Parts: sequence; structure tokens; C-alpha cells
Amino acid sequence: MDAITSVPVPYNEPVKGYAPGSPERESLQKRVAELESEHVELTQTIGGQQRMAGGDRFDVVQPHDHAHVLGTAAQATGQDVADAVAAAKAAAPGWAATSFDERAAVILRAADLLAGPWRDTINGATILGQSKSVQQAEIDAACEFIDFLRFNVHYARQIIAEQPRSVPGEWNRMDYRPLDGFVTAITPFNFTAIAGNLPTAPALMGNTVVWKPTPSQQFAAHFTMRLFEAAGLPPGVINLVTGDGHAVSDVALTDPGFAGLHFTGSTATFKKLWRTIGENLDSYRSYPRIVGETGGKDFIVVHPSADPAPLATAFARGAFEYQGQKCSAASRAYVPRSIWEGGLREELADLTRTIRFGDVTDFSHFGGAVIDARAFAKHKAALDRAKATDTIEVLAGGGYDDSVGYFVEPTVLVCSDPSDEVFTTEYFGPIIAVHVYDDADYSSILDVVDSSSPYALTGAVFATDRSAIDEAHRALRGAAGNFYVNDKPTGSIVSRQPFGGSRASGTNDKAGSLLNIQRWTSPRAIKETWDAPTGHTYPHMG
Ligand SMILES: NC(=O)c1ccc[n+]([C@@H]2O[C@H](COP(=O)([O-])OP(=O)(O)OC[C@H]3O[C@@H](n4cnc5c(N)ncnc54)[C@H](O)[C@@H]3O)[C@@H](O)[C@H]2O)c1
Ligand SMILES: N[C@@H](CCC=O)C(=O)O
Repeated sequence: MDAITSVPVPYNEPVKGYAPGSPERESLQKRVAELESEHVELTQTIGGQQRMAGGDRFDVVQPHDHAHVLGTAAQATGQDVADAVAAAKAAAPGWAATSFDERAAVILRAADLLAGPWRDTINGATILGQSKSVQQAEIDAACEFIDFLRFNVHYARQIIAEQPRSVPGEWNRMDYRPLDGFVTAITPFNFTAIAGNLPTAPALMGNTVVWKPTPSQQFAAHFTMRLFEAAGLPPGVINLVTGDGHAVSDVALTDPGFAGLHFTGSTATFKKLWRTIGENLDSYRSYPRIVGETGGKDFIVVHPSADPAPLATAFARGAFEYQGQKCSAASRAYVPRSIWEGGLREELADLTRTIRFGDVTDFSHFGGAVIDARAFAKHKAALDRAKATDTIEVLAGGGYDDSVGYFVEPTVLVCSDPSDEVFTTEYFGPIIAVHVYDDADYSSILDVVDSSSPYALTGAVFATDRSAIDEAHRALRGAAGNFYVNDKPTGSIVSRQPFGGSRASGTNDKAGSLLNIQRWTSPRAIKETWDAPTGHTYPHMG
């Protein structure tokens, strides 16, 4: 049982600028060069012991320079995963018995180490391994990751402080236990912060974890595990296994002690994992908690009353930051003819053509490459299709080149058919599709926005007319779990815009909020009676 103590008041980590001549820029560039020069054995960490997985080895490369190998990992075998599950089970009693304050101290120390001596390493590994610009790495691998750690402790303390009423003769308490078994965390390539948050949120609540990062994020995940160890995480609390995850599905998700899945990734993968869990329901000791955040096809709707000045920037940043590889990226836009033909078309085309993707170790680039050959091939096919489709104009971009890195140009498509796949399919790259509508058709275009995509993750409306904004709130209430007014639909900040969507975008358990943390506890209500009755009759019996 936990004493109710205070925890440090959380705050959002300030974003560093890395401007030319700044000390943070010099320090990070030095660390990036060091990381580039190493070849790292990307081990698993099981029961506190590092070891290479037993399956086929694979290289982890720089997406913007795919001949440059950063490290080598291997596919986890069934035995690797079984050992990780065993280590999680072995560590579970001790970790569950550890006081909340002691668990929180590890998480808070990780946050401060990341804010300080580990910032350049985690940022640098993210820049190199995931092809993030320094700005995108800083807001993710440093700031959002630190925020997740600090605010999760704050939210967990709020949950534990929520105690039932007691009345004379009885004392009522709530014991916030961990789940009855281990949690499996399976994480995506695009955010180092998410990869760090999905295993630590359940661990904070006393659970032990089997963590499976995606192969293409293994470089930063490797150093993230070292950060957790430096913060004092005991062996076996988080067990990292490497590879494509199939052994995790076969072994961890079918184990009777499996108690929860903390997932972020594509909708297709999440559905596959959910089916596996459903097929094994009879073998589990408890009903597993399933928390998953998945795909998006995020929109910007512009009303004729919108101020045109911020639009091109919102479109470009929303669509092309991190090469569009954000689940929140603006990938479809609906613009009234008066604004489109009033200057936005040319402004957006000109701005897009100035955006340079390249080697992100050169900090002058806006962005880098898409994550791997599979992503490159998907975008090549989408762009080739667009160029061959009569209802689509390639207004800017449309090029691609994988000779050095997996580079896809920032691209603006204009399409007259709002039901085309460019408005419904998640490509997950630097492509935004624009549909121009007649000014009088705002109400009907809102219906198109709501109904034409299976996703409901993020969306934005730009307008100055309050009635138009109000109409968008009502018509699009189910179309986005994170809704923005007069701003781009990306860039949620922990504690300010808790993040998550519904429909095909996930279970909407709002990562980085109290709502997510409470998924990782199984409360036990305790009533202690001071003077129990000694007779069994009641007044009605006479
Ligand atoms: N909603 C959100 O908060 C959010 C955040 C980030 C990314 N995403 C989504 O994630 C996707 C991009 O990430 P990605 O390409 O890494 O997704 P992905 O689905 O390809 O992979 C996600 C994770 O699942 C693992 N995996 C894949 N198949 C598996 C299997 N059969 N068994 C076990 N594990 C398996 C992968 O190795 C990876 O670790 C996009 O759809 C994006 O929208 C959503
Ligand atoms: N929370 C991030 C997106 C995370 C998914 O890729 C944002 O709001 O831009």
C-alpha cells in the first residue's frame, strides 16, 4: 500500500533551438558524429542481461544514407521471447511490492537524465536511425519523451490519491495493484517518445513488461534501454526483444500470464494482434487490457472566412514535417475556391518547392528520408498512380530517388474526386491531397470529411466565422480525437493536448494523460470493519 506523498510538479520540457553557433548545436553535432562512427551490436535486454537474439541478423541503416550501417540486430526467436516472459514474471513480485515512490523515482530520474547528459545520445540516435531533423528529434526524443515520464508520475499520483469514503465503523481504501500478469509493449518507428512511453507507463503502475520496438527504430531503442538502466530500473522490469515481432505474437501474446497490450502502430497490425488475443482468450488468467493507437488520414478544412495568411505554413508543416511520417500528419485538405484561386494555390506550390529533404546530419535540411525501402516503394507507387489518374494534378513535387537514401519529394496533389484513395488511404509520407470545393458547399464538404475516411485521429478547421467553427465542431465531433481550430493538426503536447483517436485510429486511451495510466492498474477495494456484528437477525423479523 502506498503512502500519499507529493511528487515533483511536472512541467513541459523547453525546446532547444540548435541555432548556428549555439552550444547545444555544437554538443549534439559532436555526439551525432560519434554515433555515426560506431557500429553497435543492437542487443536484447532480458532479465537485465544484454544478448543478441538467436534469429537471423539484420542491419539498421540510416534511411537518408542506406549504405551506412548504424548497428546490427537479430530476429527474436521463440526462446528469446520465452526468456523475456520468464524474466518479466520473475521480476513481477518484487516490482509490485516496490512502493509507488520508489517506482516513480526511477521514472523521474530517467526524465532528468534525458533532459541532461543523455539528451544528445537519444536525440542523435533518433536523427540517424529514424532520419529526423534536429527540430523533429528534439520535440520527440527529448521533450515529449521527458514530458511523458514527468507527467505520467503526476497522473499516477492523482490516481492513487483517489480513495473511497469511510464512515464510522469502517475504513475503506483502494489498493492500486498492477495487472494480474505481464504487459507487452509493441512500438512504432516514428516517435522515440512513444517507444519509451509504452513500456514505462505500465511499469510505473507496478507491471513488468516485454517490450518489442520496431526494427527500424532499434538504434534509438537500444540507447533508451541504457537510459532506463542508468536511471536505476531493476533487471527484468522491462525486457527488450528485437525483430519483426512474430515471435512475440506466437509466445508472449499466447502466454496465460499475458495481461495487457500497449501498442502503437498501423491499424492492420493492431487488428492482427487483437485477433491473436481473441483466439487465445480461454488461455489467459485475466482479460488482457488492450490499448492501441493506430493510423490516421488527418484533415484540414478551410472555410471561406479563414484568414489565408497562416494556411500555406500550416499545410506545409502539417504535411511535410518528419516527411509526413506522423500519424497526425495533414494528408488531406478541403479548400474553398475563393481562397484556393485567391492565392493559396501558388503560395503553397512555391513554398513546397523550397522545402529540402536530405541528409539530416546537415541541420540546414527541413527533413530527411522515409523510413525504409517498403515505405519508399509505397510512395513511388502512390505517386505513379497519381500521375496516371485524370482527376489528379501534381501541383508540386512528385519525385522520388532511392539511390542514396529513401527520398520522396514533398508533394501536393490536387484531386477533383473527394472519394479518391488520396483522401482515404494512409500513405504515411510527404503527400498532401487537396480538394477544392465551391464556397457555398461548406456544410456538405464537412459531411464528406466525416464519412470518406475510416480514421478519426486528428483534424483542423480554419475559419474566422464562429458559426462556421461551431458547425465544424458539431459535424466533425466523431471525425478526430484531437481537433484543432486555426492550427495545423500535428504537434500535440503532453498535458495540453492528450493524444489519441477513435474509429480505425485506435482505442483512444490518450497517451500522456491520466486516462492512459489508469489502464495499467487493477484496483482492489478494501473495507475494514472495526466492530463486526455478532447476531444475524434483522428488525423486520420481529
Ligand atoms: N495513433 C498514434 O498515436 C500513432 C503514433 C505513431 C504511429 N502510428 C501509426 O503507426 C504506423 C507507422 O508505424 P509502423 O510502420 O511502425 O507500424 P507497424 O504496424 O508496421 O509496426 C508497429 C509495431 O508492430 C510490430 N509488428 C508488426 N507486425 C507484428 C506482428 N505480427 N506481431 C507482433 N508485432 C508486430 C512492428 O515490428 C512494430 O514494432 C502508421 O499507421 C501510424 O499512423 C500511430
Ligand atoms: N502526437 C504526435 C503524433 C504521434 C504519431 O505519430 C502529434 O500530435 O504530432
